[in-house]
Amino acid sequence: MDFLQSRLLPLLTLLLSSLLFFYFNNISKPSHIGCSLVPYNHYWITSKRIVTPQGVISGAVEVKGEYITSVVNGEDWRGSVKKEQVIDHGEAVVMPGLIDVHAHLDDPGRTEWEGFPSGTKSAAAGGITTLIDMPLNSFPSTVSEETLKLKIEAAEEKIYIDVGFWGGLVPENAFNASMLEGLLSAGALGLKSFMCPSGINDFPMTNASHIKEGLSVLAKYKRPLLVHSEIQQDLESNSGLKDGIDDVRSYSTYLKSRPSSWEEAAIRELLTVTKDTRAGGPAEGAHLHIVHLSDASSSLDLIKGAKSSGDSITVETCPHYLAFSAEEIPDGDTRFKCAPPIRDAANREKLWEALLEGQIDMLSSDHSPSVPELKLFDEGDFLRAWGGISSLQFVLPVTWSYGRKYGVTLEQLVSWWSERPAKLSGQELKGAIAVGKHADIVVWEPEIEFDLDENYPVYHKHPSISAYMGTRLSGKVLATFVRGNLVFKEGHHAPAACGTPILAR
Ligand SMILES: NC(=O)N[C@H]1NC(=O)NC1=O
Ligand SMILES: [Zn+2]
Ligand SMILES: [Zn+2]
Repeated sequence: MDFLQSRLLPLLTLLLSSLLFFYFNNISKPSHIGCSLVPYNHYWITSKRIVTPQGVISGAVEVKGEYITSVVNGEDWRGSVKKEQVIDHGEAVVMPGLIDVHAHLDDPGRTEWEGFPSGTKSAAAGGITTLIDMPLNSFPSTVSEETLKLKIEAAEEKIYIDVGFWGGLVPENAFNASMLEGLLSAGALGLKSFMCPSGINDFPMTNASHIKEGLSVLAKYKRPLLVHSEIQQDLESNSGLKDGIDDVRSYSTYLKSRPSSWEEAAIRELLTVTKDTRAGGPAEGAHLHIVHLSDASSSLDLIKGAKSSGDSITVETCPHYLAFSAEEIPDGDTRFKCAPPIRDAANREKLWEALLEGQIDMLSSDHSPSVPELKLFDEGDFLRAWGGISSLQFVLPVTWSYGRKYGVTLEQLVSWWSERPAKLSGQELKGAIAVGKHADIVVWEPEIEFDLDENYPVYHKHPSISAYMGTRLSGKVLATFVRGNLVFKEGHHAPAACGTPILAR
């Protein structure tokens, strides 16, 4: 008995724990309970259309734990693979998950507008695997280390995909380097500021000197500043707007109230400080990113010029500027109200051209919902309604559906929605189907069409406020994987929210 206790028992325990260790690290290891809809942590995703940096291949992506461990062109992966470890997607497209660098999930503080659970469920259902949340529309705004902590706490166990956070650059912190450094050291991936009123009281606008200060701090951290680039201009007497007597239900009234000269003026002003970001300049290492460009004329020319002078600058536009045109927006339909506004069809054409030619670097949703009441549907008042488009779940099919007539390729989708957004947000492990990257993957069928009607499962908190409802789209998301977890499959989400908050180090 003594012998048993002193020698054999420890040995048996050791043997048993080794066996258990082996078992749980083996292919049969179940994923963390509820995080994934597949019961393995080692499997192969196969398809005839896998979009890799080397082109579209027919083959397999091997996933082990959170990572892609091999990408095989052809049939060579078959060898020792068990049937139950293969998730075959036939001819569906297997692509890196989308990275949305611009969304407002309004959590904490305005969860009645959206919130992390519904926002990230919508994102997962739309093939988005990473989202960077904006610092405003939540309450309080994310402008300090303390308020960033509140964001991170709010996200805990409530996010179905990975979520990073932009901090806010506002007059309160712009000249306070230690406050900005506190925010950046606590993990904000970069900063965001407005050059016009943001519509949110605790997020005031910044001018060029605030932005210059912000860039000098960001240079040290090698992180970007994202800017809402519109500066309010006095409306010229020839603007066509007549004080108070224009029809507030007419979209053209709103469009005239926010002309492209506002964007142009902001960008002109920004370029006086982006010079600092050039090699050898005082803010080398910082980067300026212009969000949601709508004006495809003078503003774009200015950006093109700055890029060729070596300024560290990029620009995004959003699917709504590529899908809609001012001419077709019905009277009183404030679902289409956003800032900067959707412009005419000729401008939309030029935006597509700029995107296809690479002058516009990437796309983002600028998903900016509110409660339906703030859209003032009864009055249909374009001047007073909340400005913001709800689109998170639809950005992939929208880009594809409206881009097909321009011959958009799968590789272009990946560049605009994954590769470049990964670079902007500093996510080296994301944005491509390649060995060593996170297994963040969307599987979708470009050829399947569907009607966005009341029968379609939309996970936004307020589906009715989306301007896409009632349209027919092409491109159905079948499955979404985040770091190896199958988080969405054909109308079902994983039971547990296992996305991680992404903090810059
Ligand atoms: N506060 C806020 O989300 N504003 C956004 N809405 C919009 O249409 N443009 C924006 O910048
Ligand atoms: Zn904006
Ligand atoms: Zn925004």
